[in-house]
Amino acid sequence: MTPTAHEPAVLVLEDGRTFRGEAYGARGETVGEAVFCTGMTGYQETLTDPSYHRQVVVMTAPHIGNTGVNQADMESQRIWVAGYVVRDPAVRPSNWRSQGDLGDALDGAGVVGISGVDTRALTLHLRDRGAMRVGIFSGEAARAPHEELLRTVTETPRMAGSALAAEVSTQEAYVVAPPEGTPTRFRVAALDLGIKGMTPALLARRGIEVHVLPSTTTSEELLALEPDGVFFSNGPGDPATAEHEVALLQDVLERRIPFFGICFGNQLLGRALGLSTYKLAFGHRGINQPVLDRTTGKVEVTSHNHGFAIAWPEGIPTDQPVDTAYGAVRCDHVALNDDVVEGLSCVDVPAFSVQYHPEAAAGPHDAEYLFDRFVDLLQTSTKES
Ligand SMILES: NC(=O)CC[C@H](N)C(=O)O
Repeated sequence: MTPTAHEPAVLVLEDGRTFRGEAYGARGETVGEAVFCTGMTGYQETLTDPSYHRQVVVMTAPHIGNTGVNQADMESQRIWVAGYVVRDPAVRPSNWRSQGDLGDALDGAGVVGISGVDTRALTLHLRDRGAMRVGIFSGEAARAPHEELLRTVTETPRMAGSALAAEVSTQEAYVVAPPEGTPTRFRVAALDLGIKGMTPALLARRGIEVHVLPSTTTSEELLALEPDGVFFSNGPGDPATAEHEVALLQDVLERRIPFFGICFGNQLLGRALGLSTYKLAFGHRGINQPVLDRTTGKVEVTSHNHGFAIAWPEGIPTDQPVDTAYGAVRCDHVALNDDVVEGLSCVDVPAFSVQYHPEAAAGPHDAEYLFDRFVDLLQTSTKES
C-alpha cells in the first residue's frame, strides 16, 4: 500500500504521558486498556484473538506487518483489538502466504492505530506503572486540546470489573467435527467465552466432536447434550464478574464431568473452587513465557495473554495443595518469571486447566500435550462410569 504521507496521531495514557506518531490503520479515535505484547511473530493471531477485546495492544517487536495478512491465520472472524501501536510498519508485505496489507486490514476493520512510536519507552512505562487506560487520536480527533483527549481516556471504563465474554461469544451454537478419517470418540461442550479457532480444531483432531456454545448457555442446555467432557475457553474481561459461568462450572464439577479450561477458563475453575483472582500489574502477553509443569518437571516455552491470575491462598506455598469444596487442588503449572499460578489440577474431581495457551496458533507448541491430557481424562472417566 502507499502510506498516506505523515498524518499525525497522538497516544495519550491516563497518567498524562503522551507519545506522538503517525496515523496507522483507520483514522479517528479509540480508547482501551494499554497492554504490551512481546511476540516477535504471530501479529495476526494476536489481532484476531477475542481476548484482546477493549485492549490497545503495543507490539514490542519493532517491525510489524512484514508478512501481510491472510485468511488462514485468522483466529476468529475479525480483528478484536481496540487499537494498535507499532514502531515501524512494513511499507509492503512480502510473503508467499500474504493476501493483503496489515495497515489496510486495520483500516478496513475500523481499528485506529499509531506508528512511529518509541514502543520500548512505552513498554517500560507500562511495566513500571502497570497497565492503564489509553487513547489513540488521529485525523480530526487529534486536533482537540490535550485536556480533552485526557478526559476521553479517563472516562473509559477500567478493565477490572468489566464483564466482556458475552460481547465476543457466538450467538448460535455450532459443531466442529473431527476431520475426515478421524473417528469420533467423545462429545465435548465448549463454552465460547472468546474462543480462538485453533482450540476446537485441536480438540477435533483428537476425535472430539466439539459443540461450541454461547457464554449464556444454561446448565440444562449444556447437560442436555450429554457431553463426555466440558471445556471453557479463553476470553476478555475480569474473571471476577463471571458469575453465570462460575455457577455453570460448579454444576459440571458436582456431576464429575471431565473439565478442561484455558486462560479465562482456568480463572473460572479457580473461582468455581472458591479461589479468588486478582489483576496483575502489567500481565503476560507474548509467546516466549517459561512455565514449569510440576507433574513432569519439564519447562515449556508458552504463549500467554492474561492480565488477571488466580491468587493462591495467603501463607500456602504454590507447591502445596489447597482444600476446596470440591476436594484438593494443586498448582501444577507455575510461571518461572514471576511465580504466577499458571495451571490447576483437581485431585478429587476430573478437572484441570491452564492459564496459558496450548492451542498457540503462532506457536510455540510445547504445551500441545495438554489436549492429550484432556483426552486421557475423558477416556479414564468414560471407563469409570
Ligand atoms: N486470554 C484470556 O483468556 C484472558 C483472560 C482474562 N481476560 C485476563 O486478562 O486475564
